[in-house]
Amino acid sequence: MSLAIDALLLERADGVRLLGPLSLSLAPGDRLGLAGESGSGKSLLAQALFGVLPPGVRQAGGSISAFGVPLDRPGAARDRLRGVRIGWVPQDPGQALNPLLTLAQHLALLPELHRGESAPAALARLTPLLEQLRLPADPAFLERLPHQLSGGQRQRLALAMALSCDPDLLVLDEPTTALDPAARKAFVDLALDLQQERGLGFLWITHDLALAAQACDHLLVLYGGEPMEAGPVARVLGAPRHPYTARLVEASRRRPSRESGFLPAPQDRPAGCPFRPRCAVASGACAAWAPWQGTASQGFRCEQPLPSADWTSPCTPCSAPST
Ligand SMILES: Nc1ncnc2c1ncn2[C@@H]1O[C@H](COP(=O)(O)OP(=O)(O)OP(=O)(O)O)[C@@H](O)[C@H]1O
Repeated sequence: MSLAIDALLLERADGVRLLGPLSLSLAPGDRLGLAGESGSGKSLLAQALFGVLPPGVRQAGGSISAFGVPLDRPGAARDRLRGVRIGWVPQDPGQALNPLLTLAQHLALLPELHRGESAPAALARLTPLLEQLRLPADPAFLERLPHQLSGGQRQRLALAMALSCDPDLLVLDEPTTALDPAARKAFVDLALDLQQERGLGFLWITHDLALAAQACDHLLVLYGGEPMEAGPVARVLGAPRHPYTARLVEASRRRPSRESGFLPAPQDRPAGCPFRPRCAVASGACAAWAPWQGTASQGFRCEQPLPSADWTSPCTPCSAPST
């Protein structure tokens, strides 16, 4: 398996659990979505994958590897993979762009570092990609600084950088949050075209179920850092087994619910299922976390699962992708 995350556990420095144990795998061609509301641990997972956890967060267990190379330990082999065989499109392109470097310098950065390519050679090789991404490849445009681009152009530049060394896998961390609906749609369509053309595997982090339904084949739902449910996106959204997934689907359709409240802070999460205080069907048994049923890519974890239902009907989260 190209990317393998096995029982990954992330904690704060004071021992409070933030994510996991979480297992997943990703191969070229796979289109996996990771959904969950704010604070569920999506960005921490992306940061762990690239070995850039923020201060105050540590890996307390498990392992992450890609193409047989550990990604959770520093080393030359890891450095040869990151940005090369695995690209990262961050939520905020400001994280990836240096305000003092021109577009040309940004685009040539990884090819120069990892492929030993000269800047002109890299730019010549990347010109068709820029055209596909609707970024002008003329010298005047390439001499611009990031602040001289629109938000959509900055995000497409971040995608071009992530693809600049022809990766096999891509991690997209809510890449369209800051874009208007038209730019969002254009970005998603482009990313899907490129995925298909290049046979890329991607992990698309989103809180937008409509986008997940459009872009992904499989979906993993996180809540409070815990995997709740996983499986083919049509099954997970069309016939959820975990009440939290069902609530996410209802919320995406803007439907009212008996459930209220917010994800508690990590130190305030209850024992057992973290969704228990908000769950309409929780019972005393939910104070003990049910074992995960199924495989890492297809299963759920719940003491009071919703009945299994026919999921061949199309799932219909709200129609306009927003992330
Ligand atoms: N540096 C840090 N120190 C301590 N806790 C942190 C740190 N960074 C993140 N956390 C906590 O880890 C949890 C998961 O955060 P994360 O940013 O991964 O959430 P997310 O699902 O990506 O949210 P969003 O959708 O808002 O980006 C949150 O409770 C957050 O407060």
